[in-house]
Amino acid sequence: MKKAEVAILGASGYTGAELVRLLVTHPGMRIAALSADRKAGMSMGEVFPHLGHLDLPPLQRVEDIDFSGIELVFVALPHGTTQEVIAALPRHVKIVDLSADFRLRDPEDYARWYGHPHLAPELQKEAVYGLPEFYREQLRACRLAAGTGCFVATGLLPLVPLLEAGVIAREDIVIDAKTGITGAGRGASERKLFSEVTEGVDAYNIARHRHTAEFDQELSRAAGAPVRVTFTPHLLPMNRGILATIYVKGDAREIHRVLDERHRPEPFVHVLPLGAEAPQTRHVRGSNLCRIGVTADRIEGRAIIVSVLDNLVKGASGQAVQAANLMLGLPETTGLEAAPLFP
Ligand SMILES: NC(=O)C1=CN([C@@H]2O[C@H](COP(=O)(O)OP(=O)(O)OC[C@H]3O[C@@H](n4cnc5c(N)ncnc54)[C@H](OP(=O)(O)O)[C@@H]3O)[C@@H](O)[C@H]2O)C=CC1
Ligand SMILES: CC(=O)N[C@@H](CCC(=O)OP(=O)(O)O)C(=O)O
Repeated sequence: MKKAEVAILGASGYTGAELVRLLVTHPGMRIAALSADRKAGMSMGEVFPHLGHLDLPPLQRVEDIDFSGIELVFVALPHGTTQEVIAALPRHVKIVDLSADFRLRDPEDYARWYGHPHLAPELQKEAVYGLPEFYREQLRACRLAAGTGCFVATGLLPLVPLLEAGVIAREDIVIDAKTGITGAGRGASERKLFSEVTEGVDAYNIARHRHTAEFDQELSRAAGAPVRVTFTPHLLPMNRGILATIYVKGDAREIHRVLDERHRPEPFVHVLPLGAEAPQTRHVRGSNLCRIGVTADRIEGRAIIVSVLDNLVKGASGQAVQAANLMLGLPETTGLEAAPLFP
């Protein structure tokens, strides 16, 4: 198989390193360039010793990369800085963006949730929302894919089919989500100190987390009518993983039937038997899988859904490789079939 030449911008970050891990054995893509900011000039092995045995290009500044032979670029940069970088890329390159910059279709929504006007509104119009399970055909044909937020992927995989089928109420959807610390990236901050994360749990950005806008956008589209969710993220002392406990109004049997039918052909979504023991973050660690469990609540007419994924894989870099496979005309599962790492 002739390999497509790809670049990873932001390779010295967590999702960048995860992209490298997934792509070094990918039979259809070859890493031709890597970028960093503060760490430009270093080798990947100096930044990430666990990748030090690999033959990888040096970390360069974005502006020093020669994009002429590059077919696809993964952009793993902080949101806000990404849109100008992407706007400056040559038109021949396809782009999979992992940041939040191109996810919200309405520029006013973007300005409201991100606090400044979008700097590349024309490009935003051509972006396709990057979750392959719901945008597969559009991704095959697009130039720019906007990867889903990690919490949002965890919630959309169960909720979109249910709203499309009309088996849950549009009102009163509550998404209570727990995340590991790698979700916040590798940059240093007080919030991420061991002493401030270990031996505790905290709820943050209550009723104002920016992923709420993404949930509302995609769930309203699925329902064909406005949906507004309650979403509360929590930070737990673990490295990887997201677990969302989702409370909905609807019949658990119907909910399970719809999810089982809809996701049965999906290679990366695994719906457990109704009422089975709930999936755990350690059942998906290091894999591109999302596992979903459904249980009837003791209160009639309510159901509890538990959805788990690895934020760095299905929540970011694995999802990005899945989208890139589609954009490059490769089998969608290429390079993504590794089983989870347990325990
Ligand atoms: N972590 C996760 O679980 C998820 C992350 N995402 C999104 O993916 C993107 C990357 O996340 P993550 O890997 O965690 O972030 P990190 O903070 O770990 O890495 C950020 C990367 O961007 C580089 N960088 C920072 N500022 C600039 C700049 N001004 N110009 C050029 N390069 C810059 C850094 O270089 P250097 O280190 O050399 O300074 C580093 O390589 C973010 O937008 C994030 O929101 C999406 C889903 C999940
Ligand atoms: C622990 C932690 O801080 N998590 C991040 C998740 C960010 C993420 O991955 O989503 P984006 O791609 O939209 O940045 C947060 O809550 O903002």
